[in-house]
Amino acid sequence: MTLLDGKKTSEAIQNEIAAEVADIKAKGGKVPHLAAILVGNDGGSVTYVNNKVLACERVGFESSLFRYEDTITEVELLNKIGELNEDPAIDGFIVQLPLPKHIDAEKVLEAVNPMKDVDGFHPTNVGRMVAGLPAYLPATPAGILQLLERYQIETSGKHCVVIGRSNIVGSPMSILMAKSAYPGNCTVTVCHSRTVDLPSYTRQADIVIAAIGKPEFVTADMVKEGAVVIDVGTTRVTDESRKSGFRLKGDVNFEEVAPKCSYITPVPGGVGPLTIAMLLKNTLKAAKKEVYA
Ligand SMILES: Nc1nc2c(c(=O)[nH]1)N[C@@H](CN(C=O)c1ccc(C(=O)N[C@@H](CCC(=O)O)C(=O)O)cc1)CN2
Ligand SMILES: [Mg+2]
Repeated sequence: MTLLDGKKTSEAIQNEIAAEVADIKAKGGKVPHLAAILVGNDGGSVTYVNNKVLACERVGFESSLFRYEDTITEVELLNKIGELNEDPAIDGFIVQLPLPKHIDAEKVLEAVNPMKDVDGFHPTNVGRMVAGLPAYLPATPAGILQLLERYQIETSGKHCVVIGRSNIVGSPMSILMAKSAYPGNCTVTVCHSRTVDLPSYTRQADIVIAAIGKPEFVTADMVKEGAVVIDVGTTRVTDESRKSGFRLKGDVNFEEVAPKCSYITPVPGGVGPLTIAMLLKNTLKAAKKEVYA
């Protein structure tokens, strides 16, 4: 069993980005600038956004963080997005999810200029991804592709079972794994909360991608011997013995599943860190106008 080290892979990608930024600076070019909008005080969201800002510093990007109380109105948020869309200093920006219930997230994501949509959540980028046109790919699925590629994992002709159909991970992941490219060319099955006898599908899978947000959902009896298992879950569960008061649990019961796998991602230190690296990569692409001229 080989552990897919997301932390190490993320660091390698960030080093590559840092080298490009140094080059841009040396040539007097514009330093990439990422902005993030964070609404409210959700513990996970605060951590992720802070980590995004720190990662920007690490690679030499400029960053701006705009924080709002969860009482912000939809109109106020849309106005801020309009401002960032128009600001030539900002190459790309994100709105951290989830948003409070009183705000229509779809409306908010659609307000982002697709050329600055480095999360790849705007319908224009989703459509372009599906059509195989240049697009910003959502960071978590793109990070998983990087892991498969950098560990040279064979995907062609394999049966990939994606558990979960969210717009952020499950749905784009299933599309990308079926694409006629490496890593891809899989036969893909998407399982979700309405799937009847879900284990009967995962047991047939060469590659399992678990993205449902249910701690330890995937157990040993659900996985074929030699499978590749990618765990996207990062649920915070209470743990009084820790200073933070919680610990992270993936969607996979790592202890019992790992011995059956050829490759597996840990939680933490698997897919999560790649999400941040790929956001930086999209921001670099935005600054270099690689996706949209
Ligand atoms: N606007 C967005 N919102 C959300 C996204 C996103 O890509 N764009 N994805 C998730 C959250 N997310 C990034 O925003 C994210 C999740 C997890 C990690 C991560 O590095 N996890 C670490 C553990 C970190 C910890 O201590 O909590 C790991 O798995 O090792 C990074 C980013 C939903 N919202
Ligand atoms: Mg993510």
